[in-house]
Amino acid sequence: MPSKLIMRKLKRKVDPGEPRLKPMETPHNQHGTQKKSGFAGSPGIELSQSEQMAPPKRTPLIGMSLKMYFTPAQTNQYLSSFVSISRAANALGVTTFLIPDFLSLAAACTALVTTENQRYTTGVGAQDCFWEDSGAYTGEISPWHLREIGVGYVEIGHAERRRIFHESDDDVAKKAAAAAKHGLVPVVCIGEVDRNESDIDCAVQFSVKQMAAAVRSVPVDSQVVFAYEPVWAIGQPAPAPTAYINAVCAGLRSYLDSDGRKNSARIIYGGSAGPGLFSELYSGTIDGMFIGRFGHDPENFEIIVREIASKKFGEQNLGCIESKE
Ligand SMILES: O=C(CO)COP(=O)(O)O
Repeated sequence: MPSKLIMRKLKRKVDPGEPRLKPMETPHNQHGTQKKSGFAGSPGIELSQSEQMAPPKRTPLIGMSLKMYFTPAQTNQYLSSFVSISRAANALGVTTFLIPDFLSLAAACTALVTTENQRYTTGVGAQDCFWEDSGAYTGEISPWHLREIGVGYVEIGHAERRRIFHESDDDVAKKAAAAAKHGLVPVVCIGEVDRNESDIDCAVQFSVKQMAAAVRSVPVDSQVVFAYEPVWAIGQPAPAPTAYINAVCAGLRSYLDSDGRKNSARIIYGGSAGPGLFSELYSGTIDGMFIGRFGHDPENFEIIVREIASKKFGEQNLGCIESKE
């Protein structure tokens, strides 16, 4: 059902001391590749240094994965709400991306990426990709081909793929490298399998090991997103406890910072995330959220966007949101 909420006041007041958000930022123009004529990421041609440049700041980010829940027709319906919510999010300085099923990628790119001359910073992501550009790989999806249709993000190594399809850290590293090579932002899923809330170090070590495999293959100034999703918190009625998420993400952030990725790598939390969670998280280390089931209702997604903007920029800068009849 389309959201009833729209943003009326599009201009957020920005403190002069606050880093300026770029309303036109997209995964493509963040890499500077949008300007290239024809197709930039041909197989075997690495993007130049300037194309790989990271954005100056880690802009707040919210992603939504539809997994295999919606039919293409349902996704189409969802898209109409997502477009208007994403515009409102962008006006608040929050970047959004939607990861539909593969069958809906082209429609999602048409609706979200090519609209309004890229005025909005909504990206479309794929749920996976292969590490080769093209060839005899039946059933696989090329990152090069994804790029050609306008996809900007690729989710890699989700817990369900690691568990059901036995994807290894090595596979994840190869896929992340292939995605980055084509100017796609890898969204690498990490997180410990077992629940043991008293052992933060164990969760950090487990996740850092998964991160380390991926970052080895992604240039230090290329954008990469890590979705911290404790496996035991996925598909549950409630997320992991906030103190636990804050503590683990502090460890992950410190690893990324020490690896020279202070600005290029973002951390978002996923795993039964919904309204009310981000306000409780430490926004200094956690850049946003990765939403599953609790975003199936677009109004929930919009509420989370607002929470992220409020936490990151302060309630006074939100402008007003009101009901649309
Ligand atoms: O796995 C997730 C997102 O990738 C989280 O899914 P849920 O929010 O439905 O648990």
